Amino acid sequence: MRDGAENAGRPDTAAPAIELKGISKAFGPVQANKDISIRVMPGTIHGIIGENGAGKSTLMSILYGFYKADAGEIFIQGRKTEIPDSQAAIAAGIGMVFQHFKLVENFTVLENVVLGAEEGALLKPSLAKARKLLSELAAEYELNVDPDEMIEELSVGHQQRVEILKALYRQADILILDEPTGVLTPAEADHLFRILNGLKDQGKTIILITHKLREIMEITDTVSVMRRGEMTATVKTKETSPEELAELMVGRKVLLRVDKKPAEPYARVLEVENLRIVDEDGVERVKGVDLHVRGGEILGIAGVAGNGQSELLHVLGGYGRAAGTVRVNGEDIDLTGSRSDGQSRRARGIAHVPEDRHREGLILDFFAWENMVFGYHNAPEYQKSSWFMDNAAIRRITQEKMQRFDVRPPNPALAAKNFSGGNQQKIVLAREIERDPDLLLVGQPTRGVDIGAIEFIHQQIIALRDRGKAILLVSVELDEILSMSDRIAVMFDGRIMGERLPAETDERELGMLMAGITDTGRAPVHRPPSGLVTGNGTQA
Ligand SMILES: Nc1ncnc2c1ncn2[C@@H]1O[C@H](COP(=O)(O)OP(=O)(O)OP(=O)(O)O)[C@@H](O)[C@H]1O
Repeated sequence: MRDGAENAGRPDTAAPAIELKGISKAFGPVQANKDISIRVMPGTIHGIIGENGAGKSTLMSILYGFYKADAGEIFIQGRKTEIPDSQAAIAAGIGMVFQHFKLVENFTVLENVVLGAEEGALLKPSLAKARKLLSELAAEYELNVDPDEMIEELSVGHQQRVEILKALYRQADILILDEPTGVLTPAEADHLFRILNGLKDQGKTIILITHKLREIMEITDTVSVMRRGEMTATVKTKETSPEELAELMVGRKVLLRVDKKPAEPYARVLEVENLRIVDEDGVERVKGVDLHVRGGEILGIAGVAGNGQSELLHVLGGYGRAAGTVRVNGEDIDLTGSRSDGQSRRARGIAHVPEDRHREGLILDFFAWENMVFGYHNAPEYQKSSWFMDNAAIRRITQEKMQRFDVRPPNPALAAKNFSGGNQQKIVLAREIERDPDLLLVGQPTRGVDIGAIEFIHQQIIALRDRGKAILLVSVELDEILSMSDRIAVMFDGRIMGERLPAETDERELGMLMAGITDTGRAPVHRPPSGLVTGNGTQA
């Protein structure tokens, strides 16, 4: 193992902020961490990368006291430290920002930051003192949030700032962030990186888990690579390249760009006319969208999260109601009646990979094989007779699909919640793509997915296109939109701002459209009209 964790300007003799020695952890037959040793120097940003299921989250969970290691030792600032629970981690100066935030939605920012801090016996100030401390921290690290705002009112990026503030309030010197940019817009991600650099300048130590090599190259000092439970390399970021890291991670060369031939589109499979969607609060989210997707092409929808793309995908996938016209293969789709549900859409040849795999893609407590039949219960290969499902066949077919999509471990009898995030995503993709649908609706297909799997998923989507199927791709990743799409539509404030061909546009132009700026000026933001059918079917 190459070890290059020294920080420029700091003596090599300084004790590592964190040192793990020989950490191992098994879950039944799965050896999630095998004899892992790593040193992270103070005042550095240390990246951890690795394929889905490589064991990154497990290692961080051990460091944060969520799991107990089967073997190994932890040293914090040179001192051997036992971390039996997260209170002990906090007391040792470790803070963690999870992928799925742990905030109380109907509490204010201030309440969330203070909540539980007293248990750590660190601080027990009055609320007024806490407010003062919070605003000092916020000002020092560019973490502006209103202390009295409710969490549920905040954007995802701001909620993440609250998580960071919570850790700093508990006097964390070491901050672990698990895929922090997966849910952020590009501007929010830039802001987060400024914050992290500021923390580093103050001498804090940061561990960043991410699948995005661009982020690793941009912000880390050192990077460790995990592979199948082992730590296989630690390198200085300036001495490596994305290609080398990809190879270290996956064990083979990875194509970091999408390889595809020009599209050969034919008849329109999906036609959308004047689609309007009003949400449960009466806010119009989609404001008269017209679009079409032909067989044999990928239409990419670009946009900053929250501009109506999610609602559009949602309604097309059979969740919620809308006004307007949607035709698939020339036949109208019911947008208001009782047949507006996911299962009837699937019967019409529409497959749907939802953006949020936890809420809509999977039932986490159910086995992988049970998840594989959702929406497809009536498929003949799953039926034993008209009364009974053939569970043995479902398990066998699930295992085959898991192997084709390289789900690790390919065990149909494991509950969905026990797969790593990227492997959960692959289960949803395997279920939907393997049906060979006429129309694939796919939201954020590679969120949380490692680069080897991204290459595979992109190839599967393109193969579907090349079999003449229509694909509507929604992604907040501009790279993905530019490299996958045959046409790009940009959504802003519930409308399509413009359409471009990927070869004739770039990130800058798309970015302007995503901000609502066209050649003719800034788009007006309209108020919702009344009398529309809402997302839950009531009148707005
Ligand atoms: N509670 C659990 N029970 C059983 N197996 C588990 C549990 N938690 C993790 N695993 C398994 O341990 C292995 C490592 O998972 P981990 O979540 O640490 O991977 P990861 O590198 O963080 O992956 P990703 O990039 O997909 O988030 C995987 O095979 C996973 O299925």
